[in-house]
Amino acid sequence: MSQPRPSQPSVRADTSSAGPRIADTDLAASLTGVTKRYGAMTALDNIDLTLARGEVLALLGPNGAGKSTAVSLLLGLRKADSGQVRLFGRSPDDPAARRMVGATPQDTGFPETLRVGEVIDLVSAHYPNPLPKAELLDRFGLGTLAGRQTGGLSGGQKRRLAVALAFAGRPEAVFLDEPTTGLDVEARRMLWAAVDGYVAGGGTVLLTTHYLEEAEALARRIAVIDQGRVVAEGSLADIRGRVSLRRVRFTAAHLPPLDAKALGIERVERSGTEIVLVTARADDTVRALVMSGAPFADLDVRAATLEEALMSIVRSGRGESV
Ligand SMILES: Nc1ncnc2c1ncn2[C@@H]1O[C@H](COP(=O)(O)OP(=O)(O)OP(=O)(O)O)[C@@H](O)[C@H]1O
Repeated sequence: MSQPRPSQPSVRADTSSAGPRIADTDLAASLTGVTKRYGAMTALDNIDLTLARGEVLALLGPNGAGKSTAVSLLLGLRKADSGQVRLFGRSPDDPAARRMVGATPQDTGFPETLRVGEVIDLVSAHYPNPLPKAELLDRFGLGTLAGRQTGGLSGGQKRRLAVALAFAGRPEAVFLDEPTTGLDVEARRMLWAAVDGYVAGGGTVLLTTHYLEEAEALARRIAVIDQGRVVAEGSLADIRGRVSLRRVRFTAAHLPPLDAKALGIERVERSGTEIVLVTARADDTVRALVMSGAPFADLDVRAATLEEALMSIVRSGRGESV
């Protein structure tokens, strides 16, 4: 796929705050102090979020956190109640800014009688320099479906078409809202490869997903959103490092009696003789295990999974015990 020019985000010192910040001209999109309400429900609560050119940012968080609302504001589909929304330095209402972005919404509906190739023609006609249809079909594994009416496609096939269309106009950035929901493993991996190729060519990606494996495969940076606020932000390693949870794994015929509460043990996973203790106090847990005198083997202590880290971050952000 021919791509937009790679651009290196330049970071310059900002004397007004503690750390460096990315120059505004290097931002693909930003929300600054944005609040969005639906009636009495506050979907975004004074949120700040930036997407630098050339980066892949994943928005993660539980259902109803505000991820899709953030994307829809950036696409100009909804209006913020307060704060500033910018797309390539302009208002998302500006068609010139919107033309720089390709998007796949969560819900997709195509005219049922149109063929896949015709839908691609329709969308491509909107852009001055679209990708050749054959290339788009090939990238997203849609070649054999080009002549099929969209009404007869499976859910996963429709999803692949919806994602492909985001790339039709050679966008500077794509916003993918849960792009692989309902896709099988092979289709998901094909889509990841297509996104990787786009990023390698300098493309920018904003992604929402509930598949943490997808965030791990694609994203360079993660923003965890809960209840309309960013509760954690950083690289995958940063996010994992935010929590002290560890996975203490060993094999034993029986789990020795341990004081779970005192040892910060959040969860016990068992599979045959393999036991995993997910704990906030790994050293104390290992010590207690040894002191118990019970036989065990194959001890292994690892960092928490991304999922465990996220759950822990969300719970502590809500003031719940971790
Ligand atoms: N059109 C709407 N009218 C009223 N409330 C809405 C509307 N759209 C979203 N909401 C509410 O705003 C909050 C944020 O929703 P949003 O869809 O942005 O969350 P999300 O993080 O994308 O969730 P999910 O992971 O389930 O897709 C939720 O409480 C949701 O019920």
